[in-house]
Amino acid sequence: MVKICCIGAGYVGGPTMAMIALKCPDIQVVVVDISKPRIAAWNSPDLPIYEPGLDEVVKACRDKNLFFSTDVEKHVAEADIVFVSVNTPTKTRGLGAGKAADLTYWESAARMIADVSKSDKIVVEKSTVPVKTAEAIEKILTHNNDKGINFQILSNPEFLAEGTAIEDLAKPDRVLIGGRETPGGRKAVEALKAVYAHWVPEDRILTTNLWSAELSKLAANAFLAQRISSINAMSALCESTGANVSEVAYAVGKDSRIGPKFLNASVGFGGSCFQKDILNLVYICECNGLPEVAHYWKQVVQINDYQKTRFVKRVVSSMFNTVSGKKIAILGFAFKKDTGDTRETPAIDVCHGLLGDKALLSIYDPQVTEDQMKRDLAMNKFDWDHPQHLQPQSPTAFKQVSVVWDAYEATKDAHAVCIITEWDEFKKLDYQRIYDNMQKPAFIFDGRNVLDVESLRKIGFVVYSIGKPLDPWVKDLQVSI
Ligand SMILES: NC(=O)c1ccc[n+]([C@@H]2O[C@H](COP(=O)([O-])OP(=O)(O)OC[C@H]3O[C@@H](n4cnc5c(N)ncnc54)[C@H](O)[C@@H]3O)[C@@H](O)[C@H]2O)c1
Ligand SMILES: O=c1ccn([C@@H]2O[C@H](COP(=O)(O)OP(=O)(O)O[C@H]3O[C@H](CO)[C@@H](O)[C@H](O)[C@H]3O)[C@@H](O)[C@H]2O)c(=O)[nH]1
Repeated sequence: MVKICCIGAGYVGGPTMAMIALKCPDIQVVVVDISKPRIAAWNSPDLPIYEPGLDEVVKACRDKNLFFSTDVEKHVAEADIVFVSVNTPTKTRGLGAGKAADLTYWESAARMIADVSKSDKIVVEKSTVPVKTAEAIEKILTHNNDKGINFQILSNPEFLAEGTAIEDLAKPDRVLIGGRETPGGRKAVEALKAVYAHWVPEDRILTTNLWSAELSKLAANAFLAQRISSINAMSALCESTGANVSEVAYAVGKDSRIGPKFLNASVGFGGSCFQKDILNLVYICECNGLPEVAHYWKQVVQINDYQKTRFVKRVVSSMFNTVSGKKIAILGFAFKKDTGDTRETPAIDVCHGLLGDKALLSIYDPQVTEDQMKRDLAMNKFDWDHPQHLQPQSPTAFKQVSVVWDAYEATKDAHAVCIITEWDEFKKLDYQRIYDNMQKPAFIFDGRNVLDVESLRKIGFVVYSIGKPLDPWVKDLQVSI
């Protein structure tokens, strides 16, 4: 029986390994992590992450051919294939701070693999890493290896999106495997290909050299985020000209060379990957003496920051240029629907902006806990993935924030409602009831374009929807944005 061990039981390691175990009953899969609470949760009925369909997959194979353990070294030593799926956050200090990837976790995993290995291993980069990381990892593995062990490094980046992880893993657009162009490298590529071939059609398993695989992951995220920043940039122009961004996106996306996906204007993209990976790409370009290329990609992040700021300014300027002491309901805190993940969620920046203007926030999200929200609001940028840098919570800011477990409670007596996450349940709320219980004029700022603007205006709301023709009220009060 082939033995796989995955280091890192997070959003990628957990679901990815569960899918391998489900589709490959002849393979034993052990997911290991240094975090005891995380492993305990994977072994409990309440999994540590919310992902539609994940429970069923885990329950079908847990304790059969899928195991979760904190005994990291034992399982790494026994494995034939070791996936490394640890976090690779943005550096907060030192050279490249605010841009470069922090490879501390990766390097310590690589050193541990070298220390405990007694047999040949294929080591697979599952984490998103800077191009050329495999070269550094190879050096760490070989220079710490006096036992004559043969390590083959492969790059096998993951393309799943949160909220649809199980679907993405079951039917991937492609699986990408990069390896050394040597007999040993090719053999390792074939071994990993054989794992995926249990369920992925052969023409969807792409093999490339190591550097192409590593760079393709950063490139794919940069292209995806670029589409969102492009449509968000257009949304600002739509608001100034009377065009409707949904109509523009539809018309543009009908061109088969462009395609309709990923053209939803929003308050901004969030999530643990896009910003981190683009900043990393920018840093790599700078290090390779390509400032123009770096500048080009940096704009994708800058437009995203602009979009979040623009949203806050729209809220404040519409509400007579002051939100001080006004209750504002924040509906949704997760970075997208169908996940409880809040990493880099635009909700953090929007809340900070409104709190800075002394608003009183009442936040509701169906999947995010109060503790998580308060931790997020207390943190410095980029610190979320560096537990050692977490700041103590600021009690002043929290006097302005309450977290509730119901959208109606959040909106009661509020002056305004901001939709920050596109949860389906927000489309089905009784907006007449919400309006009746709000202060007047009652404002709605739809940061996800999920609500029917006309019916809300009929009820009496003043409505702002990203990139849509402005409510005359909002237009009249407009200050420079
Ligand atoms: N989240 C996504 O949707 C997604 C998708 C594709 C790729 N990625 C990439 O995959 C990687 C992992 O992302 P994630 O979201 O799963 O991160 P995560 O923070 O959820 O999980 C990483 C886990 O690694 C563990 N870990 C760190 N160092 C360790 C060590 N030395 N030994 C054992 N365990 C260790 C941590 O405790 C943590 O549980 C990142 O590089 C990310 O960019 C993420
Ligand atoms: O048209 C769109 C599409 C997405 N978003 C936002 O963009 C962010 C990211 O969404 P999405 O890409 O669906 O989720 P992620 O889980 O961040 O997945 C991205 O990042 C992963 C980590 O690298 C990759 O594996 C995936 O392929 C890539 O889609 C979210 O805030 C979305 O709300 C928009 O604003 N408009």
